[in-house]
Amino acid sequence: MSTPQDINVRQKPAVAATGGGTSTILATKQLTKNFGGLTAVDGVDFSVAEGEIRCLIGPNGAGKSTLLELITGQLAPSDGAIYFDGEDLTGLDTHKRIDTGISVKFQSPHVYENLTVEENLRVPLQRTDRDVDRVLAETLDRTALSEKAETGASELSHGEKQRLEIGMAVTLDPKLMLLDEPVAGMSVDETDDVADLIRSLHDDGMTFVVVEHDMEFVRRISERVTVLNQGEIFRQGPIEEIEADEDVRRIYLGENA
Ligand SMILES: Nc1ncnc2c1ncn2[C@@H]1O[C@H](COP(=O)(O)OP(=O)(O)OP(=O)(O)O)[C@@H](O)[C@H]1O
Repeated sequence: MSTPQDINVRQKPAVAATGGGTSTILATKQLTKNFGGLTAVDGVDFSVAEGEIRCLIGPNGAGKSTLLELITGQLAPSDGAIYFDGEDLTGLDTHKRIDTGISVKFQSPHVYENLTVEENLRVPLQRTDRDVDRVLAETLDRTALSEKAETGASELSHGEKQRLEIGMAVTLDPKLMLLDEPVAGMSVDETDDVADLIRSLHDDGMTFVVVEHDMEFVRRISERVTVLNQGEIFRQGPIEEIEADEDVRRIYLGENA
């Protein structure tokens, strides 16, 4: 088992693995999750550079959601380790991981239906000492929900709910945002709005790991893509290389391109 000294995530060799001059903010080392006899994540070394948008693609059951849940701490690994921003997260619970700067948004919206948009955005801010009025105004603007601030969340469209939930995560100013299928079930226009929101947060330096099946959306937001298959990293690289890779097309893209 590796110790934190074995891989300093802010230095080489993790930096070299990303191919850029920037530092690595997230690194998993031989991360493994067994469910009984099934190995859902199998010895995965996954690293993400600070400030990048990484998309995680792969067939159903490849282990994408399990990998996200291991990073957030909702699942405990069977083996391996997770390093984030210079810290070993492996033994920390989900709340402590959020305090280190990780936020997550799962596939279906988890907004409070009985509260307004603004009241929803206030919920995560209760546990911070951030300037609430300023953050609220910025977040409403950024998520294009300013005109809906007083609207009940139950009256929002699916796309607006997804943007609201991303906004709730953004109020905490995370360094890393994990998104599980953020545009599933969305119209083209709603998908465009989420892509714009992610790109604008990325322009401000936020790092993303996005699990997604919608390849058009992946093309719009991602520079580098990781392909998972049967719990292992199958390929990694720039989107153009991944889309041109015959083996990737065979196992996955044939159905999703
Ligand atoms: N709690 C669990 N108990 C048992 N098996 C599980 C559990 N969670 C996931 N699995 C299994 O682990 C494997 C990986 O599942 P996972 O949901 O991570 O895949 P995925 O790549 O996210 O798939 P999809 O694209 O369909 O969401 C699957 O075979 C799944 O059935």
